[in-house]
Amino acid sequence: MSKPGLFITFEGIDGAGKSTHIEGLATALRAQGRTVTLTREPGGTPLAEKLRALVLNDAMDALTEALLIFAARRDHLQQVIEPALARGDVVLCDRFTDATFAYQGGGRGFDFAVLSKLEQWVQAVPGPQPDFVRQPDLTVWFDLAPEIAAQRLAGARLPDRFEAQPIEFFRRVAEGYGQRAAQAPQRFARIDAAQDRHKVWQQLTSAFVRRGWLAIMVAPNGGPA
Ligand SMILES: Nc1ncnc2c1ncn2[C@@H]1O[C@H](COP(=O)(O)OP(=O)(O)OP(=O)(O)O)[C@@H](O)[C@H]1O
Ligand SMILES: Cc1cn([C@H]2C[C@H](O)[C@@H](COP(=O)(O)O)O2)c(=O)[nH]c1=O
Repeated sequence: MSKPGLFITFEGIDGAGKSTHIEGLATALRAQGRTVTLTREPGGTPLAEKLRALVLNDAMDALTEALLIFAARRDHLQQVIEPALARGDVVLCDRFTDATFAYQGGGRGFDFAVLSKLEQWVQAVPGPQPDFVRQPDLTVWFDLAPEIAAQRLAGARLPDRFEAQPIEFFRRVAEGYGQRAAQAPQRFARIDAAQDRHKVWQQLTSAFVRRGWLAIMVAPNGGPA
């Protein structure tokens, strides 16, 4: 019998180190027989990628930003995430709705109640119960002090609308992630992202081994750690 799909999201402030490990994790899961769909938000479909370019680069108010992000999310869920989960894939998604609560809610100060309403509408999909709202099975939270993230990103690339924000913005975003994690502690695996890459990788794979989703500790190339 094929395994059920798994929806895993990766969160953290810009520069926390998510992208450094997601590909390696996909390789490790594939080496153990899983089919992996690797995707990201905002984005993941042709339409959502167009919305991503607008959100990351064009000036807009906080409501417009939140609506575009949720519109992109709806298309992404319908076109990519739900079909992949129905096939039994492991979906590894670089950011999802926790980012909206952290960035738009915490960072921009946008109304959390409106975000919650949008979350309920947008993530309502056919499921085991009539009022099913899709949520990740696991959210890996790369927790890193904004000062360290800023040092890691300094001069690395041309900053987008979010990366160009002052450090206070990222303090609020980090706090937003902390609040979301406190509200659903069983869904979150917190990673101390200030450690070196190898130790971060070990924390990440341990979270999967603990849940029985990886059989052994593996190195980023899929071999033994
Ligand atoms: N544990 C680590 N120690 C030191 N530097 C790191 C570590 N992990 C990643 N880096 C470096 O920090 C920078 C940001 O990492 P990465 O791109 O993986 O972050 P990210 O969370 O994906 O950021 P964003 O969400 O903004 O794309 C990169 O230059 C990367 O090489
Ligand atoms: C999903 C989501 C993302 N954002 C912000 C966070 C980042 O600054 C960018 C995406 O860039 P990345 O390099 O791919 O991480 O978008 C947001 O503000 N709200 C969201 O819901």
